[in-house]
Amino acid sequence: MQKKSLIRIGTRGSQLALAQASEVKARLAAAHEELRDPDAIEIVVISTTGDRVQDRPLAELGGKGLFTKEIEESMLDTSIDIAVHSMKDVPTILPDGLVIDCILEREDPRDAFISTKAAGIDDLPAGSVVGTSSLRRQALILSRRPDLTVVPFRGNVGTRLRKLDNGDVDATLLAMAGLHRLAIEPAGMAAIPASIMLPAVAQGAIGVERRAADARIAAYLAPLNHGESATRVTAERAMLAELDGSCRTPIAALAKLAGDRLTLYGLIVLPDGTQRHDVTREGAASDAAAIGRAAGQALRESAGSEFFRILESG
Ligand SMILES: NCc1[nH]cc(CCC(=O)O)c1CC(=O)O
Repeated sequence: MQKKSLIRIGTRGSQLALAQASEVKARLAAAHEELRDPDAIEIVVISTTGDRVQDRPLAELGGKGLFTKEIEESMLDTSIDIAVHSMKDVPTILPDGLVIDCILEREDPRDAFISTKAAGIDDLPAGSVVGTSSLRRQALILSRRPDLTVVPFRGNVGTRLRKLDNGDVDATLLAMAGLHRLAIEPAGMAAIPASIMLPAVAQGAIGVERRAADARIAAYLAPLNHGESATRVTAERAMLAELDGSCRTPIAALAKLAGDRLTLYGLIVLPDGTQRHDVTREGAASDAAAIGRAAGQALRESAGSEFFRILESG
């Protein structure tokens, strides 16, 4: 008879999601003797709306939590115990009864520029074509290089790199963290400095979600939480929450920590790159959430209602 596992991890089936779930499994086993038994932790693959819709840009689907809804339902009905997420894909408001209080040490938050034709965005020949379906990446590319053409680009990492090889586009952008976790280093890859392309909120951070009332699971997860990464993600997500009314907004944020001082850089930009607002806020790390909210409010004010009207009509 098969032994019942102690922890069931729910995850999407993409290679990146599976790599992240395996990482959490390995860290749990390293932290707890009883989880080293090969049957102690089970990985359960769950298909989400975001995985099933491959033919349209995600922003067009409009909804939040396209990669999380089905997984969260499985946690609430107790068919799984925890869910491993890229925090970048997790909506700021979680369903009642679920919490994320475990953030692993963050990977490189930056975007990768991938092209064999140029070393970076600034070096691309005029009129070059860049493939990305991220509104944020599109907007930031166009705000810096209005002469470039951005075309939608979906599919998993392998598919995108193949399209790049085929010459469908001159360059593409992906998260450094995803490439690292998959141990892929494409030819012509270079990290884009955050000063040129500010990352998405929480990019590079993995979070583990659980039932709020499940003290057994909370105790297992506690040693996996990385305090500094959690503080940075808290500030960035508080900024996002303040702006969330408009989920199609290209938003970017990155918090940095120096000792107990936190600096948060944030921006919002129109999808065509023609209008952009930046903010920097600094304060005590213990005020991470308040710093994030203040940054969000400042962006809301500097952008003004006209910015959001253009966005909504866009
Ligand atoms: N939206 C898909 C997604 N969600 C998280 C990552 C990368 C890993 C991370 O940010 O932690 C990616 C792929 C990408 O943007 O290249």
